[in-house]
Amino acid sequence: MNHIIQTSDLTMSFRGCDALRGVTLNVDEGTVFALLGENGAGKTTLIRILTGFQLPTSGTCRIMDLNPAKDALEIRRRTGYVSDAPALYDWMGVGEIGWFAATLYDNQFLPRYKESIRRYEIPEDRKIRHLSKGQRAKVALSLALAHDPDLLILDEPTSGLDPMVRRDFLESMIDRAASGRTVFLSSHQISEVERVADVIAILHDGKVRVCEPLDKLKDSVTEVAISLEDPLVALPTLPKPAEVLDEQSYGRQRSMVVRHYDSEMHDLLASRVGVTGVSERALSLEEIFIAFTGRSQSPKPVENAEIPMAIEGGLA
Ligand SMILES: Nc1ncnc2c1ncn2[C@@H]1O[C@H](COP(=O)(O)OP(=O)(O)OP(=O)(O)O)[C@@H](O)[C@H]1O
Repeated sequence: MNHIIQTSDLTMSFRGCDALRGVTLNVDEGTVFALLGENGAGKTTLIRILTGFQLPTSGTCRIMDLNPAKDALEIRRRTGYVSDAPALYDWMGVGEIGWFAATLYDNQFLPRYKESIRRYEIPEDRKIRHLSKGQRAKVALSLALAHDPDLLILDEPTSGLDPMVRRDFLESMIDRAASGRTVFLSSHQISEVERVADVIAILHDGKVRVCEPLDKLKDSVTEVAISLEDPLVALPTLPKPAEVLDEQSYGRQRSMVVRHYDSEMHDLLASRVGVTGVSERALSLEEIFIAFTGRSQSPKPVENAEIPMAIEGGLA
């Protein structure tokens, strides 16, 4: 499969802030690729570099075999891009802005744009400045899609849209990918992304923490609940390739989120003296995201707060 987006070791340093710290990603053609990350993780910075609005501090990237640092206009002509705060000419009318944008593309642009606006029930004569937030988002999406680009890059595309429109829009992205086109989107709506994405990348603190097909990612992460006779029972270190992403202790209960867990590890834990039960559970994408980004440290009821975690060798 061709990589429509390739980045290698991209870094972006702003004054006093390393927004990206070596991002290497490949995005295959014909996929819905979702970039997840908490606030400030670097998603918009990465998207701005991909679309040529920002030069990286170091590293390389290619979009459709073009270099955003040199071929930004050509990339923007061939991609559809919606930023997290779409800049639209406020003084224009909804119809006018479509007519204006159409001068840059082929003659299919205007009919497609008008059809999309009609479907979204936005009056063509309404001024952009009088649109609601959701209506602005719909105009921005209509403009980005009207030239039927091979690559759509969307930064928080559904913020401002109501749930029905969000769902329809995201489901239409599955059809785009099925027809060989590529959708690269960043989103905080993890449960929605879970319904449509083929590949998930989790960006954390300027680095790609994981990048895998959704089904593979979900299969590779397990929550393991361990019951103990005594809170101080020391558990064995799980052998490689296990990676403990998160660990919690509630008295005689331990809970671990483990990547690449297998039945031998289950047996290892279950055979430990003092372990009375081991059970496993698959996680939702949202739970996996929380485990990878270390966001599960919020206070939870702990029977005996001063009891130390007792896993030999600490975290894997
Ligand atoms: N022009 C800039 N100057 C200085 N710092 C910046 C600049 N642009 C971004 N940053 C910083 O880079 C980091 C990443 O920002 P970015 O907007 O890429 O995050 P994000 O993942 O898109 O976050 P959010 O989900 O909140 O939109 C943040 O700490 C931000 O403050």
